Amino acid sequence: MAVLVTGGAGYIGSHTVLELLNRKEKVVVIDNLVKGHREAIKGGTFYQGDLRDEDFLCNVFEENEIQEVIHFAAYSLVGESVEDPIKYYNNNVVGTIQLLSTMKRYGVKNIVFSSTAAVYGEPINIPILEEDATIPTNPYGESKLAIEKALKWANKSGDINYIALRYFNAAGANKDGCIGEDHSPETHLIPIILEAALGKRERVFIYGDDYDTPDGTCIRDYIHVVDLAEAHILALDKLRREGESGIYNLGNGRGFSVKEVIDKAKKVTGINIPVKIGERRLGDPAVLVASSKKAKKELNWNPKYNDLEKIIEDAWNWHKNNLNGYRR
Ligand SMILES: NC(=O)c1ccc[n+]([C@@H]2O[C@H](COP(=O)([O-])OP(=O)(O)OC[C@H]3O[C@@H](n4cnc5c(N)ncnc54)[C@H](O)[C@@H]3O)[C@@H](O)[C@H]2O)c1
Ligand SMILES: O=c1ccn([C@@H]2O[C@H](COP(=O)(O)OP(=O)(O)O[C@H]3O[C@H](CO)[C@@H](O)[C@H](O)[C@H]3O)[C@@H](O)[C@H]2O)c(=O)[nH]1
Repeated sequence: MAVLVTGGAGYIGSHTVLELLNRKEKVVVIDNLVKGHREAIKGGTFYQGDLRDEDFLCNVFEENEIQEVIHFAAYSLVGESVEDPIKYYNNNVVGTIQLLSTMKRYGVKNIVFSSTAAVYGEPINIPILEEDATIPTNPYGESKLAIEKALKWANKSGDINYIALRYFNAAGANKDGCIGEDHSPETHLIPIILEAALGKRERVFIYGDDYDTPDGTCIRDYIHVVDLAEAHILALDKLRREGESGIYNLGNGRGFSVKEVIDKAKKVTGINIPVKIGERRLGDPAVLVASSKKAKKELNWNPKYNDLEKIIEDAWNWHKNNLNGYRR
């Protein structure tokens, strides 16, 4: 019996695959490698292909005894989703529905789904609770919310049991430095800051300093990728044990502004990183900070690496030792 990991060659997926392998789980990975890297998958059986390809997907389910699915494969960039919403609906909604249909066809019920803080939009309360309003400010968040709703109905009909994990901002890298974050082009704040520290970019553009926050820059809740990976294992355990569906926030409950993240990175690297204030980026909410009380209570999740400096240290370790990411 195997766990199918879609998007397992990607950033969070590859860290979760490693945790699964450490637990001696049998792992099957699907990835089209549009964003991911073959080198990031440290074991299991790999199939290169696209979720939207029905024949490909059926073949994977035919050749393996899939027991559960952890579903990461998606596009996930807020700004890009505003510029090209159809691309996002096509991959994130059509791709996931194709996956759910195939699961139903092969009688696979349990799925852990990568949702996002972007489903909330501009929050009314900080920290954000799972039952707070979900009014996304971008198509990316809408596409993930659409799937959460499909999962809710598929659960009511008895077809699917799911745990949707709404992660806040993933960052850091595996402690032993064997895998890390390598997106091309990179758009995420922490790797961009570290690339500037390494001289790979001239400066960091801060996307707006006129938000309604203490220093005017956006506030986010950064969570270590290994803690995220651990939450997937716990979610899988819960689905196996109880088969009960649910939605959980995953964050540290502490927000840092863009300027604060840059200051922390300067401290960790010892390098003076040049910055420039730029325009706001489309679709960005001002503040996203999680309450993860529910995940702590019901999944027994206990994030270990919740200090932002330590998160940046692990990312820095990966970036300075892998100047070209996975491309050697
Ligand atoms: N990175 C974050 O901070 C963050 C926060 C919240 C939610 N998420 C969600 O977590 C998941 C993983 O994010 P990530 O940062 O690891 O992204 P990533 O781009 O590194 O990984 C996604 C992987 O999925 C693959 N993929 C995409 N579409 C596919 C398709 N149709 N068929 C097969 N493979 C496909 C890509 O090649 C890539 O390897 C995404 O669903 C994302 O929306 C990420
Ligand atoms: O060069 C940059 C890059 C980012 N930012 C800002 O830094 C913050 C964080 O941005 P980024 O690292 O791109 O992450 P988010 O846009 O917050 O989105 C991430 O976090 C979301 C959950 O909060 C996930 O859903 C998304 O998939 C994931 O990309 C935002 O305020 C950006 O405006 C800059 O100022 N300059």
